[in-house]
Amino acid sequence: MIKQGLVNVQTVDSTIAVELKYSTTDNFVKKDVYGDLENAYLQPDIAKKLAKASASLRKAHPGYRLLIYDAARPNSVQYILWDALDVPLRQKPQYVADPKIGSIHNFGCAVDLTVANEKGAPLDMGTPYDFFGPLAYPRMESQMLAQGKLSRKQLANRQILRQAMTQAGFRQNTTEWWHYDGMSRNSARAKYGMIK
Ligand SMILES: C[C@@H](N)C(=O)N[C@H](C)C(=O)O
Ligand SMILES: [Zn+2]
Repeated sequence: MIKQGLVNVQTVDSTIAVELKYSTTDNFVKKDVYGDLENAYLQPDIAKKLAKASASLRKAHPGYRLLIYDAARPNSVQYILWDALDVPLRQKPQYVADPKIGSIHNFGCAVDLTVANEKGAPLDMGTPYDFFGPLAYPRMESQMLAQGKLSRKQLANRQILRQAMTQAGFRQNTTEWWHYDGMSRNSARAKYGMIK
């Protein structure tokens, strides 16, 4: 990653916590698909943007910090995630980007993350990471709230993350509360090479 120009996010902002889920068996594939990739890498401009989000979060909520679940992801792993996702083919791109096109993660320009409290515990966002269904959709939050499936507290927790991230210039995904893009796929492709 370093050879391709990416930076270890924690060298840019040491207050950001990292727990790469795909480097553990606690993920939807139930396998460590990252091997010795244990650090969160991003393109330098995206890492800088994330440090801005981190500062804004800590100013608004002293004691809270960002907790990264995934950052730069090799395209070879994108194929593994795509194949492992157990939903009908036409629904797959809502949850895992088509590896033939490439995920924004594959260019080091997207990040999956949450907010951790003073004790380092993740806030309750209403679903776990990589919960693939409407309860995790930012675009369905008002309905989920009205139906009593999402609590006001869970929604407020998502908004804490969203406020920090969007203020720093990240774009929220419509089907995953944890996924944020630092730039569009076309811009990422034009500016950076794909991480194979
Ligand atoms: C698989 C999930 N964590 C994720 O990042 N999904 C988006 C859509 C992606 O693969 O780019
Ligand atoms: Zn993601």
